[in-house]
Amino acid sequence: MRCNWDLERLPRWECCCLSVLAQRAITPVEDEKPLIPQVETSEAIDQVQNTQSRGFHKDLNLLPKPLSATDIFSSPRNSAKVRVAYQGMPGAYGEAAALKAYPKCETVPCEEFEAAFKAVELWLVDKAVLPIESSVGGSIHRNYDLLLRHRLHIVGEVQMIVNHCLLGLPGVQKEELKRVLSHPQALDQCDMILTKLGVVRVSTDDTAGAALMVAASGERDSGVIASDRAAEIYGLNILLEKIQDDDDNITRFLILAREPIIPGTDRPHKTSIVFTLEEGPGMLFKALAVFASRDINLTKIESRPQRKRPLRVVDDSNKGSARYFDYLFYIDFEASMAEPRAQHAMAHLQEFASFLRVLGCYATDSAL
Ligand SMILES: O=C(O)C(=O)Cc1ccccc1
Repeated sequence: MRCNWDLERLPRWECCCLSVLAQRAITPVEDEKPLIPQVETSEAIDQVQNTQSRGFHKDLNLLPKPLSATDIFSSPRNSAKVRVAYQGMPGAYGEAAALKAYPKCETVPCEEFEAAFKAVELWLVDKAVLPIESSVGGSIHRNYDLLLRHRLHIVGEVQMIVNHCLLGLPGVQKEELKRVLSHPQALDQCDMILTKLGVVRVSTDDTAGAALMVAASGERDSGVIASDRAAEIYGLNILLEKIQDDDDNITRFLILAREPIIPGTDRPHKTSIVFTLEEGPGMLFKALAVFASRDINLTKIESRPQRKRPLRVVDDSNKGSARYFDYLFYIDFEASMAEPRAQHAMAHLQEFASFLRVLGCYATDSAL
């Protein structure tokens, strides 16, 4: 029996209205050349520059400009390369994940995750990469919500060992640092070294963006946690390497596309689904049993409150009604949708799930 992939019974959730989106002068990072300090930067950076010594070591203007959800797009497609959007500036870990999945791809930086999703939806790029969980910090909840709000398909996963470096301007010693800038996840993952250094932690949108800020400001008492590639791009020195608390610091990224891939059985596959359950005793137990009874291993289960219908009245007797949150359950299981056991499991789950969507079926990746 073939399983119907369009399993939803709930109305589509409204997507945010995309009025505007743009791509500005996107240049592959590989083409960058170091250059003479002659830079026009954003207002904020200009202000810092006026009060600080100039600290440019590379021409930051040559970097691709991130897509923003509030820009207008107009750019012809002139490349046969796969174009992959990621959140952050060149040198961010999302870019490394894109290059692991598609080594010859053209990477396209985006200001926000939302912009990366919209870039795929509007055919500005072919794919987007999205961090979904880390071995240290757990699930990235906002990105689970984005997966549901948008109609993209998961076509791959990338597991990456993230080795954080402490960066500073050339000539700066780590003892001189008063503050360290980075993405909140990177700051959390390097808690021990930051505590030891006694520095103030400053959150930024992404790790490479932090490197750009310090390079642009020339602030000698500011350090950055970012990749070695960010150090190279922004002309910063690596003061310390592998500074994460946990050696096995793995982040899992998802690759998203407009169309699903045709699942194979030639190599190990995973399938990601999201569903809601009717109220009743043991419903989650029943849902999990559809996998257990077919010997299908689960690799992830995550629950998120359903924001459009957060409360449910389960008892409207005179005594007052009990109210509970409605939950969405996200599950990843180790089977391909090309396998009958996975199709049967979905058909079975559909019998008592009030909503079920297959987010994607894709080849399993390892961090090595
Ligand atoms: O900021 C980045 O570079 C990201 O891609 C997000 C992130 C931050 C820390 C670990 C993994 C991913």
